Amino acid sequence: MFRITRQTPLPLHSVAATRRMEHAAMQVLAAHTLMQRAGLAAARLALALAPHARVIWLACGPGNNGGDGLEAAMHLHAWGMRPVVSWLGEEERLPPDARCSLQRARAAGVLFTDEPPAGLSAQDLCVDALLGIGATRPPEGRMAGWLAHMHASAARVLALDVPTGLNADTGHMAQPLPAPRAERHTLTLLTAKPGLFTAHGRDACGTVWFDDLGAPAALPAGEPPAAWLGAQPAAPVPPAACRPHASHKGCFGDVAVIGGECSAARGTAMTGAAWLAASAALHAGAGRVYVCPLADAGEPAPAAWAALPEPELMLRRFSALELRAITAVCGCGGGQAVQAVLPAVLRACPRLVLDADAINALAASTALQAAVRQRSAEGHATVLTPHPLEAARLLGSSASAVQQDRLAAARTLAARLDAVVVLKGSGTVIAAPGQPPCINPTGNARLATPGTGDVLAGLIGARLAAGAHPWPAACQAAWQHGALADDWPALQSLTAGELARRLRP
Ligand SMILES: NC(=O)C1=CN([C@@H]2O[C@H](COP(=O)(O)OP(=O)(O)OC[C@H]3O[C@@H](n4cnc5c(N)ncnc54)[C@H](OP(=O)(O)O)[C@@H]3O)[C@@H](O)[C@H]2O)[C@@H](O)CC1
Ligand SMILES: Nc1ncnc2c1ncn2[C@@H]1O[C@H](COP(=O)(O)OP(=O)(O)O)[C@@H](O)[C@H]1O
Ligand SMILES: [K+]
Repeated sequence: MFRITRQTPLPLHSVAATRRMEHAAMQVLAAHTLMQRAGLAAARLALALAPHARVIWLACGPGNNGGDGLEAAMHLHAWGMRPVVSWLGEEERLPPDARCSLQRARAAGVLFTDEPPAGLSAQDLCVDALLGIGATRPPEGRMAGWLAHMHASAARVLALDVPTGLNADTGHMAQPLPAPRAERHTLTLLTAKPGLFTAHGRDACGTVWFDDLGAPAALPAGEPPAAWLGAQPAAPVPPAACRPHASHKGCFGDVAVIGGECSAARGTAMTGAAWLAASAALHAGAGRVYVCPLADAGEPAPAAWAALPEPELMLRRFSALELRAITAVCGCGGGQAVQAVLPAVLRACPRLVLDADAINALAASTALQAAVRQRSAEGHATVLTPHPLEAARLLGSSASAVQQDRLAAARTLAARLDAVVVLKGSGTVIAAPGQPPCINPTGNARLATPGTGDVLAGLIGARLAAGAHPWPAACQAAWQHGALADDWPALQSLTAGELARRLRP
């Protein structure tokens, strides 16, 4: 058993693949072995998490997830921890493994109660063994009541395999849990599942532990995992320290940020977005960084642009950019003006990040979408960085539909546009055609502040400009962006500008 950290790249397996692996393991192991191992692992973790618990309450459901809880209760009982079990099931409908565990727990003298214990305190522990990968609908009735009691208490919660109510494939939860009052932990069994790490998964799970139950995941040859947690090993981008002595600033890739619309007609200015992306590219090690502000059709850049907040950045009119030689980050604060420049950018830029209004413009034009696909045929690199609403516009759906299955949304877009797609949000999903997506393990809600997406786009631009392929560039950038936020001092506010300045090559 080990705790999954942001340093642990891990294959993630769907519920269907997990079932197949379970079946294969059961063919070679003695009956009931997997559940006994699951119960022992759960009991060990419970004891480690709450060694001084006065009460360990195990809420056990009607299937094998409940069986894991019953096995765990037996060990805790044997170790003198006096666990209390509430079991919710019908004996005649129990699967054989869970029935065997129910009989063993009763025979061992484990205490059963129909009422959840009152007065749970911070040193106590609740074990959620209600539903695992067999959940078919949201919890209701008594089960929902027990869950509410558990999460309203001051006690820590340990969920077995999957927090009850969470879709293990997608991370969607019809009734999201309330904000935690105490630590949450999840011990996932046999395989790690994608839904634990994206959408509602991260909030529902808390710290995730993994035990393969001595039956390491084995897929049929050639079958990939459903996703990866964390970037797979990829050719690293050489850091600045490795720069040859005989080099100059033109050797490290030029990035041009095209966006930051300032519209006199509409009285709006989004110049900050472009500035943030440019600042990110600069601090992430790009050789030269240009900012190309967009204004009302054909208008010269407004005077406000003359004083860029970072003097290392250089202004360029769009017509003065050498599109065939640069890495472009297009769309940050692009407004409507970006529509006019997109066809040329898509045609010419060898390395391109499309963000924000560039994505909105694509969503409104099948011709532009075809131009994105054409780029791949010409060997050009394209990364799109939609947030869920932008992804929904591209897919013709809604943000909530995207959030219900983030992996599917990212995969569909990557296949449709033949490009790398970074679907942002909690558990950012990075998808590329023909391979399993990656779920980024870093980041937190402190990033939910204006402009952090622009910073990510600029960072990816710098990585592409340094010669990285789009997939590792996107995975590494998402990881670094989120890790900075995770390590941010608790009492300092996180702003996008400061985030950009703390990036490193
Ligand atoms: N995979 C492995 O290798 C291993 C698996 N193990 C463990 O087994 C777990 C999978 O067990 P499982 O298949 O019995 O499913 P589980 O999650 O217990 O639920 C199914 C039951 O719940 C019911 N039910 C569903 N939704 C409901 C609702 N909302 N409200 C009320 N009831 C609801 C459903 O009934 P039905 O839908 O037919 O009404 C059925 O009776 C897995 O997560 C892991 O913990 C380990 O022991 C060892 C190795
Ligand atoms: N709750 C969250 N957890 C983790 N990351 C988040 C969260 N909220 C936002 N982020 C990250 O912050 C960035 C926000 O990007 P975006 O939505 O484009 O905002 P903006 O347009 O203001 O830059 C993305 O990288 C996203 O993944
Ligand atoms: K559970």
